[in-house]
Amino acid sequence: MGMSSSAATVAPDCESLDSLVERFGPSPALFLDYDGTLAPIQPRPEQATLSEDVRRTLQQLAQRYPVAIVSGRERTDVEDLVGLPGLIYAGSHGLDIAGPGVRWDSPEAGHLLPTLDQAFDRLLEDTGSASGILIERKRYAVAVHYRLAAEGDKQLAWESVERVCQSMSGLRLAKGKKVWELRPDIDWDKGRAIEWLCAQLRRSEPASYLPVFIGDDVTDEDGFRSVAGLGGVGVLVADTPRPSAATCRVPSSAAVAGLLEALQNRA
Ligand SMILES: O=P(O)(O)OC[C@H]1O[C@H](O[C@H]2O[C@H](CO)[C@@H](O)[C@H](O)[C@H]2O)[C@H](O)[C@@H](O)[C@@H]1O
Repeated sequence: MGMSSSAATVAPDCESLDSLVERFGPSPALFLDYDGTLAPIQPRPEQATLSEDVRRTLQQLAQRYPVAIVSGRERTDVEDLVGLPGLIYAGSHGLDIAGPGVRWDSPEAGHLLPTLDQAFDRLLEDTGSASGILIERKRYAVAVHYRLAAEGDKQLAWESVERVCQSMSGLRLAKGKKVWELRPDIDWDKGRAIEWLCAQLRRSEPASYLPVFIGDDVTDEDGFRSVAGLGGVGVLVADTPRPSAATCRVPSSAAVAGLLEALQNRA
């Protein structure tokens, strides 16, 4: 079972939003996580809607810079939640990408669709009696949410996740915010998706963009490592300092909204 690893040094607090915006340079390419970054965390996945203010800012920014939403959600789900045509959407942690002039649908992950179907059925069967456990079937992952579960139900669900993961080849376990996910065990993640998108941008646009990735979760560390490797900026969203490969930290999705607005308002 593979797991995302995290970096060792604590991400320093970001200076003022305006000076952070300056670090983005004249031509940033924006890679934005959704849950916990653009929208605050909610008790249930479907409650994490985007505010009209953030939607308007994203729409304006997309007229000036490339904007990609890079999410663990199913691509069509996050597309519906953001509701803006003209953006790039990378769903299932980057295994499924679509946007103007770009398309990536991992063939390796495609081969694992029957395995994911089976994993979903087994998890549903195993956890049927557990209350507060939500099983989310995404195109290229099955997520087991335990945010609303009591300790005993959480334990039952965890045992099932471990059992299913160990007994099925081709899947790996990843952990997120109050969620366990079974994903295709292939060498692809948000970081690889960002690198792939940067290569597509370089091919189709003469300008050289500085990649900026903003995210809040363990799986976003792959994205921070990628943008660091590309000379870009990673912004961690976390209410307390923690080890991260990000360049710096802002405290909340409200601060992200302010940061995007400051970027849009700069001359
Ligand atoms: O990569 P992201 O865009 O951040 O997506 C990560 C996961 O987000 C969702 O779950 C998380 O947010 C929910 C709503 O706030 C919350 O209820 C849950 O506890 C969080 O884990 C989404 O449902 C998952 O599919 C994504 O992988």
